[in-house]
Amino acid sequence: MTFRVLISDPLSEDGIFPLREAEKIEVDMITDLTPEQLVEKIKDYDALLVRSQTKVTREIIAQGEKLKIIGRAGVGVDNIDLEAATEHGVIVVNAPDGNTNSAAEHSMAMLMSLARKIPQAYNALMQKKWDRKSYVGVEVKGKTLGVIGMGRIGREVAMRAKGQRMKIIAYDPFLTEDKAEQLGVAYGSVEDVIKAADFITMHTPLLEETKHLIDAKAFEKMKDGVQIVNCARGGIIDEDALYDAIVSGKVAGAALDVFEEEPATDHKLLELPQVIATPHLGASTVEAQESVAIDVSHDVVRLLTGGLVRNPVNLPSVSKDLMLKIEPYFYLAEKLGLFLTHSTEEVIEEITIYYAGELYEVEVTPLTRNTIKGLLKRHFGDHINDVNAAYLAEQRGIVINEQKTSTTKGFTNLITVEVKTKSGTKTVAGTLLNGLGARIVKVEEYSVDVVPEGHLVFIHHKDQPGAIGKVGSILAEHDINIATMQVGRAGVGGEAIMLLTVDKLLDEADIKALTELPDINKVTAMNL
Ligand SMILES: NC(=O)C1=CN([C@@H]2O[C@H](COP(=O)(O)OP(=O)(O)OC[C@H]3O[C@@H](n4cnc5c(N)ncnc54)[C@H](O)[C@@H]3O)[C@@H](O)[C@H]2O)C=CC1
Ligand SMILES: O=C(O)C(=O)COP(=O)(O)O
Repeated sequence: MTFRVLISDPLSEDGIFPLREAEKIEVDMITDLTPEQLVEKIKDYDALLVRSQTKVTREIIAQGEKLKIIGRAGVGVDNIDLEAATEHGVIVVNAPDGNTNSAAEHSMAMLMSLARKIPQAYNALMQKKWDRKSYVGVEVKGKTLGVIGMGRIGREVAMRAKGQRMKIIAYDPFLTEDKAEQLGVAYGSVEDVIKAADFITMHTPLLEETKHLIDAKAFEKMKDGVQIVNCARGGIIDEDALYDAIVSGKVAGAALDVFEEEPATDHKLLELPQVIATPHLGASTVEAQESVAIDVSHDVVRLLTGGLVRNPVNLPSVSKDLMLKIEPYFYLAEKLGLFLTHSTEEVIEEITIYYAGELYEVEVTPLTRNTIKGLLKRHFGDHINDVNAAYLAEQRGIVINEQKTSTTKGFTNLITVEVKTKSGTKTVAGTLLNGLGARIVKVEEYSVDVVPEGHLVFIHHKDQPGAIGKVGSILAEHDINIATMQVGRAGVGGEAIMLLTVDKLLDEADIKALTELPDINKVTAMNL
């Protein structure tokens, strides 16, 4: 099977070598598609790679019948409908580190250009004007730089500005006073920052909560003559409010790399002489482009070849250490879910997963996702995956509980899955045996030892002499070979179960023949 990757924004050819070199991956770089053409084209592709230009809308995602992954060769994912991607089980990855340096350098270049009016002076000179009076700037040394957003880029900018002997005051919801002290910056609220700063630089993502974070009210609180740098996202600053603040003289200048609507060639802010601008060039260096393209290409190759991605956006990332601890359990968790979904006809209302033994200490959310995936797979088929499992369960009103327990029942690790339906609960438990792999060790109240793989037949019957023999005979008559058989009973002559692994999946006629036997209450055939 060959996977097809569509690259719809210009990506560094040197950076996409992991895709070009991968076997069974075909790459098309087509960078002039209209949104309508992309909606049409996406049907044929397994992966889509973009920068900030392509707007990956719900419609595009919905039309991507084969689409498995969207790679953002950069940081900001505000051009991708993440909700739609999650609903459709499409994983979104980005390249969070590759352009940090370039974006920070660009922000500094803009700050210095703003302070010294370099672009305006250059323009005048290009018009053959030797004007030295109009372009008197200010020093940044000793001035206060307000940094809003102290993530990767914000911190790099703060460090560089300290090199310019600026004082830094910063705000970030994750910045603690201790951390600020370590970084040698003052710490304050957004209000503290904007009140104290001579220059303000924005480094947050564009989110609901950061949209128009800097609005007319914020401008009012700033020092007269403040200068603003925005190399993050256009929508973070209310552009109308910025325009008014510049015209009123409150803001002395602004350096903008980003705009609410891009491309922004006709923008009213560009008519103001106090505004300098670049067309979203923060990440446009040879180094950054190569680096982000390499990172997303590797993740796309990893995903398409069955591996785990490094930089998921719509899935919590898992550290290498944690992955080493929990990855062996992924298979078991999914099979336990799958087992229960086959043996539960009623609508599942609640799922509780108990983790015990070695699993007591570790973060188990990825295992819970795998269990849910198993539980819903029968109804959603391949449409369900790590990305949308929890979402789809939630959408169907299924309550998910995760519990740690010290009760291991003698096993070094134990996962017990319990589902609640209208008429009661059903459970299955499994363990990972050292060197022997996954085992189902308990079904309902019965202890068993079954490899959760292949064709299984789960029979509820009455504990009577001959019941097991009759089942064997019927299966033999139907040409079904039994590989293993486990039996369990509540008490002599009472409720009992048989769990068989057989060489082929039972069809309706096989099940009917078994069900017609005396003392057989229920027969469930499953393929795990
Ligand atoms: N102009 C360009 O070409 C580029 C622009 N960017 C933009 O820069 C943004 C930041 O990039 P990174 O530093 O790599 O991301 P990051 O995720 O490392 O940092 C973002 C920081 O913003 C903080 N934040 C979130 N909400 C906030 C709020 N309400 N107030 C203050 N801080 C808040 C976060 O806690 C985080 O520390 C990206 O999301 C992207 O939009 C990134 C690269 C290039
Ligand atoms: O990485 C980001 O968030 C950027 O804004 C860079 O955008 P670009 O890939 O240059 O279109």
